[in-house]
Amino acid sequence: MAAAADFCRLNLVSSSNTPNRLLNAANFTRPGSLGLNEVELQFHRKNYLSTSELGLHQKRRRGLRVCCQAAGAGVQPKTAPSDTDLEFAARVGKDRLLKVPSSNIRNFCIIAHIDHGKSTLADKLLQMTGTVESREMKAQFLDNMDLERERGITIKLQAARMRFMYNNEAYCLNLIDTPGHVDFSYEVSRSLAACEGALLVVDASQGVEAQTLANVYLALENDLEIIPVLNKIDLPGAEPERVSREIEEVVGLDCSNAIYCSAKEGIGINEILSAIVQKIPPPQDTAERPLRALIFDSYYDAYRGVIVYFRVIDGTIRKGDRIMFMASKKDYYADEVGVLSPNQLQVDQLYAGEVGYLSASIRSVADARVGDTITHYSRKAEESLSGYKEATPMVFCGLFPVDADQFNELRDALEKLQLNDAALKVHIPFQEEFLSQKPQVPWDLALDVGFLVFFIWKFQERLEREYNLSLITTAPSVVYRVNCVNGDTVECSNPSLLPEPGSRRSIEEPFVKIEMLTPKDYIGALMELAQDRRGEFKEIKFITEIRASIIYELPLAEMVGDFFDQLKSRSKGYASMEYSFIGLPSLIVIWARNLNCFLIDTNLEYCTKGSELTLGAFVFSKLCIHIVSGDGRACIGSKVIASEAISAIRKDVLAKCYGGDITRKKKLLRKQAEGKKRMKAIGRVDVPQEAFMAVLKLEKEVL
Ligand SMILES: Nc1nc2c(ncn2[C@@H]2O[C@H](COP(=O)(O)OP(=O)(O)OP(=O)(O)O)[C@@H](O)[C@H]2O)c(=O)[nH]1
Repeated sequence: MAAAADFCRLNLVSSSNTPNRLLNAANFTRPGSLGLNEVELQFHRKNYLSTSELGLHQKRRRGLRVCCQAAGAGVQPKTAPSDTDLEFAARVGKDRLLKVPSSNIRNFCIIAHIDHGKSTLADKLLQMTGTVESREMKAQFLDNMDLERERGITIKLQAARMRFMYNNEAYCLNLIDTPGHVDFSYEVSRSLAACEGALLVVDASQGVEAQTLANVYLALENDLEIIPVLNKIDLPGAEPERVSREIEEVVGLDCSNAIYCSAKEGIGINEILSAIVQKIPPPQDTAERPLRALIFDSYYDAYRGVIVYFRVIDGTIRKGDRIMFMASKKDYYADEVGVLSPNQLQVDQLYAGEVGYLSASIRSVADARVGDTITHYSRKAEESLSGYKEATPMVFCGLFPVDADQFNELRDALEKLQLNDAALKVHIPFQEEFLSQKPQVPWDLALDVGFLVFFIWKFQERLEREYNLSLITTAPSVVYRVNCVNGDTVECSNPSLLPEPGSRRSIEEPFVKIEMLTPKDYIGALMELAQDRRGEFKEIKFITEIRASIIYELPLAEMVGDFFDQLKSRSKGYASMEYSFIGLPSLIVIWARNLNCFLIDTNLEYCTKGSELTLGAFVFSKLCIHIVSGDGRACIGSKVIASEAISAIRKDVLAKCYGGDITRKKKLLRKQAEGKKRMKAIGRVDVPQEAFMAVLKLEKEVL
């Protein structure tokens, strides 16, 4: 049992002078929501409670005082709650809620492969603990961006605090949701570092996937207690026993006590909550030490500035404290400190082990990046928490409004997005920068003005959706590093910015290590794919009799195009992959000359030595297939190697098809027809979005 000091008195207040409704609610059909112990409940009906009694900034209200025990941090919202938000009505009167004992806190996250049911399970946990009422529940509460809900993938992680009664004791369970997509492994690693345990969710009808493995290894590195959960047991094809064995074999995790669950049907949820309390260790009580809090997420709020989500590792943080971010060295006064339940609730103070948020009128997320450590300005921690990594966006693309009139709107939208995402760098405007540096570059381009945007995760759709913009992006490309003879290093995102051939010693390009998990039938196809993309074979091992793991190292540039799509299509959707950035191996690429493709493109740069001409012509022909009208030319350096005026009526897409088989011709014609439908008219040239992606899809047969 928790000590008596952990209990306190709560005042539940009706905002609409209808104590009866409150009384009904106070019957606690969902006691878990406040972490209340029904046994201890006493009702004191009282028509009027004084302001001081309620600790409210309001006039007297009718209300109901409920004396009960609760474990939780103090809650002091400024405004009265609505009846539908009764958990907000938990007020702290004179008996301010005391600190949650750290022995009653559990911090955990859910790791899973994409689509294995992480968000559905998180929602069910929120529902079962009464944190969110079913009727308030939008499907997938934690994925709160529109786009996320629609596409069903989690882009940014969020957190939620739940109350769970176990053996008559109230526990505070902090769930930190992690993104499941292959592009967000850094965010996953930070959220893992904020936890003591993890639920490993595996789809019982599918089995272990590449990302499951990658995330489990990350969790083991962080010394997390892992609870295996086999989800979707309601599906007819579910084989939880087989998948349990697979987890044991592949991951080496004891699955004798694995929990079988169906997040959709609500089966096994209570077992999961109990296992969290039983198995995951509580955080250490280090509240006396200087403050160290780990930032695992942040976002920009137009009214309050950046809102930072963090886990207090050591010390305490309270409203009004002068805090400092150790990596960015910026200091602020904390205007507001609170917990996420999952809505933001202000509290006075957060202690070691707790998870919460703060706002401090921070203007840009760059000042409070994920992975940074928060400490006190006057009592600094000696060392920051380990694991901070500057998010270096290595992928970039050109971004243009389809309608030139939308340029200003696009600029505003990008500025806002940049405030929100430290890993997004925008060069504004695209043309000015390059024109000023290299006026001789043939930038009499098809597109008007646009932006060069560096990023690590996909954002185009978000811009289009949230800001109602119609955009065209160039094919994504990567940043190269050029080592010059004079010892300088130049970061280079554009062939036109390359130092002169005589002055460069070597060019480095970013590399990634990829692990593909596939049924054995597709091993050949996937190895061929990696090989075609300049992949260097590292290892193949059979993780079960029928599934293999293949490891390659390959240039990031080869990954950013359609690699993932190809992997899925060549394996009929069965393979999965995970990648990690392994840096810039030196001296691997020598660009004999530059291929500088017509149109706008900064990006079409091919490194294959000696094949520029073939590639130039090929890329050009590829673009022509997709471009419906306009003029174009392909250049190598400043030398034009091909130019073409493309008829507005119909491009002879078969011209480049020497002889060849009929299916290929049909495919080209079909593509042209589809392309026309989705074409966007830009400046003087009609360019469908696909044109930019298509040039990256180098089909061997055509070459
Ligand atoms: N039949 C069945 N379907 C489920 C269950 N859990 C989740 N699903 C479905 O599986 C799909 C993916 O679930 P999500 O919860 O979005 O998966 P996720 O792992 O969170 O995916 P990301 O957010 O993209 O990482 C959805 O269509 C769910 O409805 C389950 O227990 N049974």
